[in-house]
Amino acid sequence: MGSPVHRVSLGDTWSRQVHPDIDSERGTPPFSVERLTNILDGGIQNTVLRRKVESILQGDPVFNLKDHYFMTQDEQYEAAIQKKFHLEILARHLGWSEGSPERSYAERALSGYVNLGLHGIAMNALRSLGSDEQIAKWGQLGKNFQIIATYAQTELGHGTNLRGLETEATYDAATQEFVIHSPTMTATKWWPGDLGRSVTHAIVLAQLICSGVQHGMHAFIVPIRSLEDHTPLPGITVGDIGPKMGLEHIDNGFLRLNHVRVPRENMLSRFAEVLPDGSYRRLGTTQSNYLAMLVTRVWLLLTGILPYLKKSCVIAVRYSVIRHQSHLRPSDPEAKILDYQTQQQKLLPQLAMSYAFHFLATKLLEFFHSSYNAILNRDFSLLPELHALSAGMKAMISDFCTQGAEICRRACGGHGYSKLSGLPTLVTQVTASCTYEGENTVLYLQMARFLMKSYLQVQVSPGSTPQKPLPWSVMYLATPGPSRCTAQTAAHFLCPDLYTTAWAHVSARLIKDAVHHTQTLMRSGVDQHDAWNQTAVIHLQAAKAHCYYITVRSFKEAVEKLDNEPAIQQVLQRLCDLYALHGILTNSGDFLHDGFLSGAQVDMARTAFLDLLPLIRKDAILLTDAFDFTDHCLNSALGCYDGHVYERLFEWAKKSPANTKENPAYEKYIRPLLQSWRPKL
Ligand SMILES: CCCCCCCCCC(=O)SCCNC(=O)CCNC(=O)[C@H](O)C(C)(C)COP(=O)(O)OP(=O)(O)OC[C@H]1O[C@@H](n2cnc3c(N)ncnc32)[C@H](O)[C@@H]1OP(=O)(O)O
Ligand SMILES: Cc1cc2nc3c(=O)[nH]c(=O)nc-3n(C[C@H](O)[C@H](O)[C@H](O)COP(=O)(O)OP(=O)(O)OC[C@H]3O[C@@H](n4cnc5c(N)ncnc54)[C@H](O)[C@@H]3O)c2cc1C
Repeated sequence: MGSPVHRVSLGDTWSRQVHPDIDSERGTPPFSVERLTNILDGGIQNTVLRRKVESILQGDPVFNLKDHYFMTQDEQYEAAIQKKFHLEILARHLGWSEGSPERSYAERALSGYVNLGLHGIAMNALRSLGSDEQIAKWGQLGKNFQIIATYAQTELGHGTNLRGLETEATYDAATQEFVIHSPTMTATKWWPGDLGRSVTHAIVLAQLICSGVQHGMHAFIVPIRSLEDHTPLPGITVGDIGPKMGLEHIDNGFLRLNHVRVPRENMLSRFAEVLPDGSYRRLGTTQSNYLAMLVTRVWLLLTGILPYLKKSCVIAVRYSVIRHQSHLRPSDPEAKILDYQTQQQKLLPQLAMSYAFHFLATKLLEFFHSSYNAILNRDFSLLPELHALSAGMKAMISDFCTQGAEICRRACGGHGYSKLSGLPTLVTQVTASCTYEGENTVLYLQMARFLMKSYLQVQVSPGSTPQKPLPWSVMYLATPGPSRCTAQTAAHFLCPDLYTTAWAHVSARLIKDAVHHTQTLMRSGVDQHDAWNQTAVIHLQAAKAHCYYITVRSFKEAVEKLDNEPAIQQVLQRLCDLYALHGILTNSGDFLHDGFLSGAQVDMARTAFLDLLPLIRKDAILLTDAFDFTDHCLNSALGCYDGHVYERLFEWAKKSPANTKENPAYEKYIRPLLQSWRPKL
């Protein structure tokens, strides 16, 4: 167990004692929660370091989050900037270097409460797309916050279709400058984070034009605000895009450029360069300048998307053992709502998914680290698979995390609708991730395109090994499994090989179906692009099944590696089973379609699923504790470690400005209205 001081951090009077309803859930743990935390952290030393960082932040009044939910948008923005810069100063003082684990732990603890996150994304873009000299120069300026940058790609008229971006960068050989220009209203950059009021520079993605020839999207470093007084520089129109669904602390902005000149050296030139005379040299592929997006997609999974689901699970599960409502049997006391099967069916698959995605994202990150340097050195052999996986996994993880966070919110009944629960903020924040860094449908279709190509590669040499080896993630397409599931009892569905094979079968069948539909249309004379569009829904379904299969497989493999931790292995095995079976049951039509599963087998899978619920339920609090989020970081009246939900909710509500300030509407409207009736009463 972590130290109670670390967990019970809010310092409220009642927090010194843990509520008996949650305390009893932690009574005799069948596995070491602490050890599971270490595994999730990637080692005990990481847990120790993370907690040290969190303790430092919790002790600092600038990082206090208590009034957050009562702040206006403007106040949230200012508080987020204050925290960001305070963190920066603290990090320098403590020697937490850029990219150090301490920095990422600090970001984890303060996620959702600091802004200028796009500065990090812009710096990653610089490191991916810049030459060594450019990285040395601009990286140093960025590191010291001598400049503050954003990544400005999306325009009012185009976000997905990058070839449709209208911002122009026209090379002027006479002055050796690029003229960056927004030729139309729809060319206005729209959405970049921190652009509205904060940044001094933008990495602007624009169509490069040299000697009248267009060369596609390239990245340019463009100063936009004065480093003296922060006013927009000549030719720049910049501002905030207005209120959004959430993320109030971030100033997403617009940017219009009117023939703004930047030196030739400001084009990021790892993969392409423009020589002084205006001749263009491509050093990579046409998609090389998309690398910055790929990097961000992978990075976001573990740090920017999954934590929203994990936190939602912690809050909803903890609340569900404190909340009593109605009776399981008339003579019993009121039941904890987590004891209702339907509540378990809502929350436990979300918990299982949090673990599944944790291991998946970790594996993807490992793959990314092992291929990124090769890509930077212009070996693009692993890029298609990395692109497909990062696109598909980003789409799946953000989709499911968004659905899951909302399920958790609704599972908390009325209190889940209160911002003080923390859940509405988590839901609106994670919802944004379905759109930013690539709209999810579009990203799934990128995965589908890769699957179609891989499938066709197998078909070239059916039965034999393909001439070009298949990438690891699609290797299963070359080795068809059984056409019928062999399960004869519910218990058989608790066999990881059985359900992994089932998922492989469904995924492979859907991919095959999608390709055959496309090919049939093409054979009937439909043009290739129309055929793709007319089968896109089927391809989308195939891509989703493939992503699910990969997740099941990576979870299974992660659990297998825990042989020396039998107790933890057992509890994670149950989560893995639940994740796989939940997917089978919610997509049962796909498994029944070709008779791979019979109706009777679906019933068996359902029995296995339902039998798992009470087993996981008894460990649910421990499994959420293992994520080791501090109360400070959760900032939830419902989700604190000590379980004192009602006291905290009441205490926090009393602090609302609505209760501490005079009601201006009373004098203006309520009183006159009430008094207008008085003579008649
Ligand atoms: C707390 C808050 C924190 C907030 C942080 C938020 C940060 C948000 C920052 C942003 O949102 S920045 C803006 C992000 N924008 C996007 O992600 C735009 C999405 N669009 C795309 O990624 C591409 O345009 C898209 C892949 C959809 C299509 O591009 P194309 O039309 O040029 O590609 P096409 O589909 O024709 O594919 C051509 C080839 O390129 C390949 N390709 C596409 N993208 C690639 C890529 N990234 N890397 C490698 N290859 C790629 C693709 O697989 C294919 O290979 P094959 O020809 O071999 O089949
Ligand atoms: C909170 C937030 C922060 C952001 N931050 C940044 C940032 O810092 N920098 C930046 O540059 N951008 C940023 N963006 C922009 C974001 O990256 C884009 O909004 C995103 O890439 C989607 O593009 P779009 O808005 O053009 O959507 P569209 O592409 O117009 O999508 C609209 C609909 O059309 C469908 N569609 C589009 N194309 C296709 C297709 N080819 N096939 C099938 N369906 C299609 C989509 O599936 C979707 O249903 C941010 C956005 C948000 C919401």
